[in-house]
Amino acid sequence: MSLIVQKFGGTSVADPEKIRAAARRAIRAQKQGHRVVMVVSAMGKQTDELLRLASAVSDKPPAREMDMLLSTGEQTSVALVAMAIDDLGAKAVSLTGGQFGMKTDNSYSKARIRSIDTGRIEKHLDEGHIVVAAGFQGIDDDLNITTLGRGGSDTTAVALAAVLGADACEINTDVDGVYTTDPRLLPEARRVDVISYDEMLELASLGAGVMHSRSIEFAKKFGVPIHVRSSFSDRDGTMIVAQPESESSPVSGAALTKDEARITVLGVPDVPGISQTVFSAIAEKKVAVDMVVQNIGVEGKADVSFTVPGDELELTLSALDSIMEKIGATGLTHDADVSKVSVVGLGMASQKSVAARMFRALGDAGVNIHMITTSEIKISALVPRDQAATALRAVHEAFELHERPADAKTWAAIQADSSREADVDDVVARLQNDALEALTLTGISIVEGQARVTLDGVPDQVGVAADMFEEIGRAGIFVDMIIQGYDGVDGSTSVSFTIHDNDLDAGLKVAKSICEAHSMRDVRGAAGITKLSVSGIGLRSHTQVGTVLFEQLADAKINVEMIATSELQVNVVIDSKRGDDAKKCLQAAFADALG
Ligand SMILES: Nc1ncnc2c1ncn2[C@@H]1O[C@H](COP(=O)(O)OP(=O)(O)O)[C@@H](O)[C@H]1O
Ligand SMILES: N[C@@H](CC(=O)OP(=O)(O)O)C(=O)O
Repeated sequence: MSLIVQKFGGTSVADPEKIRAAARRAIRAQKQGHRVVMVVSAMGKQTDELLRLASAVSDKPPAREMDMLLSTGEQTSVALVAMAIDDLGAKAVSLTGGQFGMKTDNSYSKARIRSIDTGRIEKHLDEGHIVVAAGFQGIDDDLNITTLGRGGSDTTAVALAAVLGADACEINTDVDGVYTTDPRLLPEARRVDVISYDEMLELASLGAGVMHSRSIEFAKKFGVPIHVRSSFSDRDGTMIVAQPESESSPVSGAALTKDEARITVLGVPDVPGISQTVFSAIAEKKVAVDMVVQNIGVEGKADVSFTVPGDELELTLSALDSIMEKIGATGLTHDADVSKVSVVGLGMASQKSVAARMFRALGDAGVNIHMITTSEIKISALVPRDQAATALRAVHEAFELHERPADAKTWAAIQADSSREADVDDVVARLQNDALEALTLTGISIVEGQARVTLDGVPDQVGVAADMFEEIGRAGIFVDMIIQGYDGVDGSTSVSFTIHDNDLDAGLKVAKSICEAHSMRDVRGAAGITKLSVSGIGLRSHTQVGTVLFEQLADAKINVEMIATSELQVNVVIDSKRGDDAKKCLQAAFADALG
C-alpha cells in the first residue's frame, strides 16, 4: 500500500475552515488507498505571535525556553487537525516531534535532525490512522524540545518521507507550485512543471520562501521527489526532482533578498589568515555572511566586502569593532539600503555571456550594480534597495522567464525518459546513518590552467559591468568566476574574473581597452592560478565548511585570492604552486564528511 506525506504550511491551517479542508484532503487520500502522514505547521502567523510574546516578557529569552514556547504552535495545530479528521468520521492521531521519534542535536532554534524512529508512526498507520505529525520540532538526547529553524516543517516533511520510504511528499501551500520568481512580487512569473534540486536549493537560499532550503538538501541526499501544490485546488503543481525542466535555458528562476546590508573592511593586510579573523568574529555572533568579495591586494593591502541580513548589520559592526585594530585594517564603510537580485540555472554552467546578459538588463533598466558574485549555477548582484523591484523585473524579462522554454519537459515525460533505477542500497545505507542531516561532501577538486584579470577603479555607475562583459564575450573569451567589490578608493569598485590561461593575453588586451574607454585606474593579470572547489550538499547552511577551509589554508600559509560560495560548492582561487598542498590538507580535514 502506498504511503504519502502531506505537509500543510501555516497559511493552509490558518483558521478552522482551512483546518477542516486540510483534514478532508488527507481523508480523501486515505480513501484512495494511501497510508497518510500529515505534517502540520503552526496556524497562520502563530509562530510570529509567540516570538512577540516572548520578547514582551524578556529581552533575552533563554534559547531552551524559546523552543519550548515555539513548539506549542504546532502542538495546537496537530491536535485541531486530528479533531477535525475525527469529526469527519476518519481515524487520526496527533504526535509531537518527541512522540514520533524525531531526534535532533541540542542546538536550540536551529537543531539538526539526527534520526527518526518510524516504529510508532508505522504502528498507527497499520491501525488505520491518519498520523498528524507536528512539523518544525524534535527532542534532543536529554528529552529537551528543540526546533529546526524558521520554515522547518518542510524539512520535517521531507525527512519523514525519506525514512518512511514514502511514494510522494506533497507540500501543500498557498501557491499552486514553484514560480520563476515570487508571484507576489512579480505577477508575470510562470509556474514551472519541474525544477531540479540544485536550482531549488539555490533559489530557496536566495529568498524564494516557498521552500525551506534545508528540506531540499534532504530531498537531494535521499532522492525524495517533492510535489509543491496548492492546498486549495486539486491541480498538479511543481515537481522538485533531480532533473531540470529545460536543458537549454541558461536561467530557470530569479530571486530577491530585499533587506541586505553591505560592509567593506578597508586596507586589510593581504596575508593568509586575516579574512579568517574577520569572518570568525562575525560567525561568533551567528551572523550568516554572504557575497564575500576580497579584492586582489595592492601594495600588500586588500579590501574585503560582504553582505549580511539587514537586521544583523549593527551586530556585525559591533563584532568588527573589536578586531579592527588587531588585524590592522584602515577603515570600514557600510550601506544599509541594498538588495540582492540573483538568477539561477543549471544551464548557465555551459553557456557563454549569461552574466553579460544579466548586467545589460540591469544597466538598461537604469539599475546600478554595487557588487557581483557568481558561482556555477547562480549570479548575484547587489543593487540599491529602491531599485530592487525594477531589477527583479528586468532580469526576469531578459531571460524570458515568463515563457515556457521550447524544450521544457513535464514530470511525466522526464519519468518516461529515465529508467529511474534508484540505488536503493545506497539510500538505505545513508538512512541508517545516525546523523541524517550531517554534512555530505561529494568531492574536493582543483582546476589548473586558470588566469585572473583584475580591473581597478571601475566607476560605480550604471551599465559599466554590462559594457565590460559584453566586450569580453565578443572577444570569444569564456569567463568563469566574476567578483566585484569596493576597492576603497573614491567609492570605485574593483572587478576580477577568471579565464583559461590561454586566453590571458586576449583578456588583458580587452581589459586594457575597457580600462581606457571608462577611465579606470589599472588592469592587472595573473597566470598560473588554480580553482579549488569543495563540493557537497547545502554548503551554505553547513557554515563550518567555509570556516574549516579558510582555517586550513591559513595554517598552510596559502593565500586566497578570490572566493565564490554556493549551496553546491565553495570555490577559492589560489596560486597554482600550492594547488596540490591545498587539496591534500582539505582532504585530510574533511575526511569524515567525504565518507
Ligand atoms: N519562486 C517562488 N514560487 C512560489 N512561491 C514563492 C516563490 N518565492 C517566494 N514564494 C512565496 O512563498 C509563499 C509560500 O510560502 P509560505 O507563506 O511560507 O507558505 P506556508 O505557510 O505554506 O509554509 C507564496 O505565497 C509565495 O509568495
Ligand atoms: N511554524 C514554523 C515552521 C514552519 O515551517 O512554518 P510554515 O510551514 O508556515 O512556513 C515557522 O513559522 O517558522
